Amino acid sequence: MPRRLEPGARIVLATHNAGKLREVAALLAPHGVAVVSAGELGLPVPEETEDSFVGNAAIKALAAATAAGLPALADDSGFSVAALGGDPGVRTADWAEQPDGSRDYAAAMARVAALAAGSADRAAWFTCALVLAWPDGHVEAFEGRATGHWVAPPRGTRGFGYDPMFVPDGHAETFGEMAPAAKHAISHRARAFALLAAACLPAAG
Ligand SMILES: O=c1nc[nH]c2c1ncn2[C@H]1C[C@H](O)[C@@H](COP(=O)(O)OP(=O)(O)OP(=O)(O)O)O1
Ligand SMILES: [Mg+2]
Repeated sequence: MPRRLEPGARIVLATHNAGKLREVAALLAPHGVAVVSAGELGLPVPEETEDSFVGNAAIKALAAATAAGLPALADDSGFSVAALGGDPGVRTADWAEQPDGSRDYAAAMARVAALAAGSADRAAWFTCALVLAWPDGHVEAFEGRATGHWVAPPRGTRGFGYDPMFVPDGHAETFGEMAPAAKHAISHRARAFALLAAACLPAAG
């Protein structure tokens, strides 16, 4: 039996990414769970040393739950390109990192496109692992995927990260062009969240 949050529970959203925070908070809103962010609590950014999305999400969720004394929800996610054998995958954020620690997503998307341009196979996908951890070390893990293809140059200014270079199956717009509600209907994050909600969250009000 999975462990479920009580109605009205307060949890930490263990991410320092503003785009994810916005999306996960929107998904959580109907469930009557109060959220506080890792940034608001001044929690440190743990090192993501695992080679799987679930493994890295568990590192982040457990670190936050232990530090805050509250259940914590972490997201580890990434962009994969078939022609690159699934890269950048769990290293997606690292590919955008600049020497000064900031992120340059235009440069990262250009690098992915340049490396993959020689292949006729344009298949790509996003993966999202969501891990809910409790201060006693209990964890529940869920994973979702959105499949599609990559485009260059990037299109659209909505969303975040690699959204402007990804067109989901059955759509013509990139995640960077579509309305937030349209991304939520099909995204890797929304799919992982639906599994999390069914197992661990109070019913939506
Ligand atoms: O829906 C998405 N649309 C576009 N890009 C996305 C998406 N979801 C993840 N991504 C990218 C952002 C980041 O480059 C990497 C995740 O890296 P990841 O370590 O999980 O997150 P992060 O370091 O930005 O924040 P944090 O670890 O504090 O949660 O994949
Ligand atoms: Mg990270």
